[in-house]
Amino acid sequence: MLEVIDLQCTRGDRHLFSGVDFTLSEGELLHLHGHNGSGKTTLLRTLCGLVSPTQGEVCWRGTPIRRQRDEYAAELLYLGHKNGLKDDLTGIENLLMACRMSGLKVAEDQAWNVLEKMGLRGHEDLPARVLSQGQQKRVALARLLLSRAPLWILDEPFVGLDIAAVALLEKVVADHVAGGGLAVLTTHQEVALTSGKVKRLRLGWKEDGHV
Ligand SMILES: Nc1ncnc2c1ncn2[C@@H]1O[C@H](COP(=O)(O)OP(=O)(O)OP(=O)(O)O)[C@@H](O)[C@H]1O
Repeated sequence: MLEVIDLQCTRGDRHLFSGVDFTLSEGELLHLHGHNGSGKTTLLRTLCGLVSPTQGEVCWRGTPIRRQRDEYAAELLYLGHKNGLKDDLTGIENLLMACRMSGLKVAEDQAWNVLEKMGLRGHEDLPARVLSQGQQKRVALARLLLSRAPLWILDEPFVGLDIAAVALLEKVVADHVAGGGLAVLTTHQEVALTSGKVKRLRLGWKEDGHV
């Protein structure tokens, strides 16, 4: 279970949010939304342990994440909105490198299959810099199809995707949650699941609370 207790964050001299509390259990998805600049990315990065909160705690399986960095990192998949691709590496190289860096052993043919499922057949061997924005996003998202991490934290995963890729990603996330996974994501579109529970958290609207 992911538990967030009385979280407060400031960046520079800007107060972004405070009093953020929620829990997320197996089979649940948290849809985080709010206006531009409300602090969604900052909150996601705080949940990953990449930003330190000014107050409060993030706990994973009952222990603060600051006390179990490596164990937590092994159970987490974070995809930021910048995709994290190396421009000079090909799609397949990027995917294999990302998997290896997260400690996931993936056979090369498995990686090729996954890129094909992501609609990238014939583009696997091109450097990321010549791929379109949507294709780069697809390469980054291909990691989800190989991941065994129970907790997914996804920053604007639908941005730049066409209708077919949105549908595919919705299914991948829904399958993850249906299988007992947890997901936290930001998106400006509605999130529907066929099974599992969707919780919503809006930042930047004090009048209806944070959860
Ligand atoms: N390192 C930093 N130093 C100072 N200010 C920062 C830093 N990182 C973020 N901010 C500021 O914090 C605010 C929230 O940024 P954040 O990226 O978390 O918002 P967001 O809700 O994800 O926005 P968007 O919907 O536009 O992606 C912004 O005003 C941003 O300029």
